[in-house]
Amino acid sequence: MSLYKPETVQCNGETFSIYLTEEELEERIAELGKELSEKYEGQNPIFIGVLNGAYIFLSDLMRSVEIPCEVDFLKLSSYGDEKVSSGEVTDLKDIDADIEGRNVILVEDIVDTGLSMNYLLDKLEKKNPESIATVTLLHKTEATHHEVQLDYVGFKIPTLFVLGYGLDYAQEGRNLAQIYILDEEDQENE
Ligand SMILES: O=P(O)(O)OC[C@H]1O[C@H](OP(=O)(O)OP(=O)(O)O)[C@H](O)[C@@H]1O
Ligand SMILES: Nc1nc2[nH]cnc2c(=O)[nH]1
Repeated sequence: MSLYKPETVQCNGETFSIYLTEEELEERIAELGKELSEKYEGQNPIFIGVLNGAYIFLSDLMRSVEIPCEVDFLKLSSYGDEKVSSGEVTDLKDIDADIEGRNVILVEDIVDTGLSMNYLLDKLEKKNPESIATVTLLHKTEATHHEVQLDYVGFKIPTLFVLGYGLDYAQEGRNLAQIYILDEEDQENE
């Protein structure tokens, strides 16, 4: 059970309000876990989580999957401490597993511009997996301008900055139990 779920959050002087509750997250993640369990029965898929943001989602998603599976992580960064993408992806850690011939499930917390997911798919395809499916908890549909393959999407969300459940603002807020959204007024005033 998670305890850190205030009504509003102040982070770096800006106000965020609840957007997705713990219950809504749990319910949708259970549905995704069920879909993946059915699709990957007998295939021992490997989940690849994208650090840092996806670590909480990946942990809950994997525990809602009821088939044998494995996990590995890679790490990249493109936002730094900002709310907008730098437009460049920095590779910080590669996976250790050999994924040649494996069924890969790539797990992101959020697809915004699509730059990171586009980059990741390119990078992992070069390692000759049998298949790659993508899962993202959140998709900012109207902000995505890079071509991306999205197979499983938790929630489609508007083009507003979000926080919590693994997602940070200048490294803060990852331990919030729910997803919070920047008040639209604050976003418009920037
Ligand atoms: O679709 P995009 O515009 O590329 O944005 C999505 C990326 O942004 C976040 O990573 P970030 O660079 O903030 O690193 P973090 O996960 O360590 O917070 C998130 O985890 C995705 O990887
Ligand atoms: N925390 C956070 N990270 C992001 N990376 C890309 N979009 C977002 C967002 O809205 N919030």
